[in-house]
Amino acid sequence: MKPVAISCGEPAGIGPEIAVAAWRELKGELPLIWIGDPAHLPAGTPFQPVGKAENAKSVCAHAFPVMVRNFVGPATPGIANPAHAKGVIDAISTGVELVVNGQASALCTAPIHKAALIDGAGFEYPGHTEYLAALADLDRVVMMLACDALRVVPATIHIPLAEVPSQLTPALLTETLQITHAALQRDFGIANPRIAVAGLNPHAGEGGKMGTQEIDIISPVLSTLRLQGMDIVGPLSADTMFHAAARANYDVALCMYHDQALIPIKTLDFSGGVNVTLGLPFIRTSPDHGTAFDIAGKGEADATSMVAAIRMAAEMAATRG
Ligand SMILES: NC(=O)C1=CN([C@@H]2O[C@H](COP(=O)(O)OP(=O)(O)OC[C@H]3O[C@@H](n4cnc5c(N)ncnc54)[C@H](O)[C@@H]3O)[C@@H](O)[C@H]2O)C=CC1
Ligand SMILES: NCC(=O)COP(=O)(O)O
Repeated sequence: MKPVAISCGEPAGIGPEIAVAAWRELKGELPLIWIGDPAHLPAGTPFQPVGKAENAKSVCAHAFPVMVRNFVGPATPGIANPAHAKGVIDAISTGVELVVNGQASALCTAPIHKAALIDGAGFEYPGHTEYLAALADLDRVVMMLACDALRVVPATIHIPLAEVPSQLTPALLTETLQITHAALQRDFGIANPRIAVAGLNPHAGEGGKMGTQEIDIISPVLSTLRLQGMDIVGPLSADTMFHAAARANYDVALCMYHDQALIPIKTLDFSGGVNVTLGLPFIRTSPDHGTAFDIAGKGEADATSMVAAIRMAAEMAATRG
């Protein structure tokens, strides 16, 4: 079994400690390899440098396997060092290389501090999702967050709310739905995915009286895709599509913007949610939370989402064979 590669994420955040906690929980189950600077690991972590990913499996049982990347210095919990930004970005691209070259089965990314990367390295991307799309030379990939109770996809991702209406084009919605549908079939074993689509406006526009994107853009796209055989309902009122009885009617909810999608899932299962990028030629997952600077280094971080993200990555890799 090839290891799951884990990029270190922001060294001043909880990424290093939740990676070590995840290793402790998963070491008897699957191999992993962490890409980062051992100086950023919690004190006393029994790590072992690993030159080649293929050696991670034998190391994993007794030590935390590290593909060493030397940053400029130690990390201070809760305070991002701009000089670390390049190393954080390189750890992600190294993880991608390991997977693409067949040395790792999948990539699981620990959280980055987006502003720190923009300020420290002029990072051009608002998140991993957009960076990974660029590395894969793709114009479109899809962010999906999944827990046992719900899967959600935001059609628009890391953009200001004011820009959402103008970004909601038929092409964006069509391609997002096509990528989501294909991924649920391929990676999640759902032969005929049931998709629910939220409206943008209150009451899904109330027949045009509270906004017209539902009539002008969303409904025509859904009609076209239904004719192509997709099982889609919507546009639905977003405020009434996430209660338990409503969730039983669909496998994934397409939402129009970031918070419309992420508030319900983080409310239902903050510790168990996983972020997965659909449409890439390689597998990438991530915990659903961020760098949590307020608790970094205090031993308070819950690694449940990281564990779930690594497990999902390994399961997807096994499914793909
Ligand atoms: N995949 C990624 O790289 C992600 C990165 N971020 C970035 O993280 C930074 C901080 O974002 P915030 O909005 O503050 O969200 P956050 O998820 O870092 O923190 C929100 C709250 O949840 C708590 N929390 C988060 N993870 C936790 C865990 N594992 N155990 C216990 N408590 C936990 C934090 O202590 C904080 O009180 C931002 O720069 C954001 O862009 C946010 C989400 C995902
Ligand atoms: N709120 C989700 C998030 O920010 C994750 O972004 P990404 O780094 O996975 O693109």
